[in-house]
Amino acid sequence: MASLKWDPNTSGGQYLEDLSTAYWYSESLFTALDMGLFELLEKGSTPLPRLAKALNCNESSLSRYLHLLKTLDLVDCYENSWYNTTLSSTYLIKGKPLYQGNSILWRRDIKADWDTLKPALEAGGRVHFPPENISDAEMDARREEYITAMDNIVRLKVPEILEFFGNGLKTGARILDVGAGSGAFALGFLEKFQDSQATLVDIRQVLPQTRKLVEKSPIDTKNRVLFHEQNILDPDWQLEGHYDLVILSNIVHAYAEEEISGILKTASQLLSEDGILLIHDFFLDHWDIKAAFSDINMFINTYNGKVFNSKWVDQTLKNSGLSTTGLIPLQTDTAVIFAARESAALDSLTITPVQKILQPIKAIGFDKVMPYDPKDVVVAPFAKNKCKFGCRSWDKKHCSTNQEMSADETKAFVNSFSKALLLKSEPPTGDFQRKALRAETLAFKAGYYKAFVFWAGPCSICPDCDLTAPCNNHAHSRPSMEGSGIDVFATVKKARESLKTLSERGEVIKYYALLLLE
Ligand SMILES: C[S@@+](CC[C@H](N)C(=O)[O-])C[C@H]1O[C@@H](n2cnc3c(N)ncnc32)[C@H](O)[C@@H]1O
Repeated sequence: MASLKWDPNTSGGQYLEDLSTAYWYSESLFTALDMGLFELLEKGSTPLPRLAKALNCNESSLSRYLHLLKTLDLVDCYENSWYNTTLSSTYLIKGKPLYQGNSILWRRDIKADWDTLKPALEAGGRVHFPPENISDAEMDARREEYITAMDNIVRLKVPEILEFFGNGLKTGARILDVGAGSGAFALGFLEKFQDSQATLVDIRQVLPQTRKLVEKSPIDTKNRVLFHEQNILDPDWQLEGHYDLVILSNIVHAYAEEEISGILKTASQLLSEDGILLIHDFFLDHWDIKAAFSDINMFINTYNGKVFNSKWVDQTLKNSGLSTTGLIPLQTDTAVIFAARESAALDSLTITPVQKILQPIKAIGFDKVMPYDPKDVVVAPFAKNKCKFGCRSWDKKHCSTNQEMSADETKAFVNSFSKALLLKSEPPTGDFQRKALRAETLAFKAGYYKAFVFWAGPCSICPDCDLTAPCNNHAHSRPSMEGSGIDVFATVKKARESLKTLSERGEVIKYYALLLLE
């Protein structure tokens, strides 16, 4: 599948075609799930005629559809028998721990809301509401679908988030899960920290569903879970004592600034002296396309929900007297921010220095900041020669830094680092290089004392550089990747980035820098 984030070095027309047919992807998935195809294949690989009979489908039509699903990696075929791929077997079979079916079909069910985007934009808010005559039973069923959809998603996130608690929680820790939904978030902690206990807060209409799901859970929750009915928009949540961990997962996007400031303030008051507030959510400055979609999803579907920039959330937490970690990206479309009354409490979390600097470096103004293994850097003999024989700047002052390391020295130097970040941005060259230097300084201050950046292009950091005079700013000059012998095309390809040779003036130029860390 072509990427749904446009790469300016690829065809714009193809990108638009892919955008307009994006719903073909979802429809194909919805239909297979609805038909129970994956459940059927999970019983064993099945020849087409048997499959067509079981699904009540025309054999040749089904064969074409299966071919499509094969291209989507959802099924596979061997000797005319069809079977589930590992992907489908892991995520699309009811009862499996990572089952995503409820979440996927919930997405299908909110399609009708998306049809109201234009009228909502004209009205300045939501225009699609449940019918007035909807019965309580139907509303309950709908809430259950929603809560189980949230449950599917949060189960994917919890294992990664638990890793931040590698040093454990204190004995007998009290956990408060605010807007708990299915309770899956808190249950993940109860499973890992056997002597902890949790209070699950939600509204009156949802709490019975929460209780039902928690009671079904295989985790030992006996005497460890309290259910607390509370509207968290009230300033007092009627809770006794303080909590060692307060969780707000997918709550910050549920309301606008005023309500969220109030919720964060109340949550912060419930923290114990060394307690930790965990915010898990979408942020506009993490996984930007999905965050922007989620923002519009909130706009269409809620009274005033919205997705925030992490900076706003961070500042609001600080306004409540808390110290924060800033945004820590997850490997998927959401991120976390941790906060505490005392900054020392945050030291108990297992956050790697790289995780801490990813967002601050991106905030310098890079489009992308990608962890990169220095062993993947490709040094090739052609690169230096391409500079030497193909560029007017080779023997000029602003490329002199490139001559200070031979290709072999570059290779040995890069290999002496165990970590790196690939930074992506665009011209002007001087701006890009100044940003690269700021990234290097930020990494240095974060403790990476050997931090070193290779940038792109001839040195352009001094806007008024006299090319005929000796350099008086050598401290700020760095070699370029290409001028040091690095094959930039091959190197970025290993991070699934693409570069192509430009054929016309005005084509978009991409710049990459390599920030080595140790
Ligand atoms: C998007 S779900 C998140 C559920 C869960 N925390 C998760 O991450 O899966 C939002 C939850 O907040 C609850 N909620 C929304 N507004 C609330 C309010 N004013 N008071 C209490 N709970 C609320 C909803 O009922 C729902 O269970």
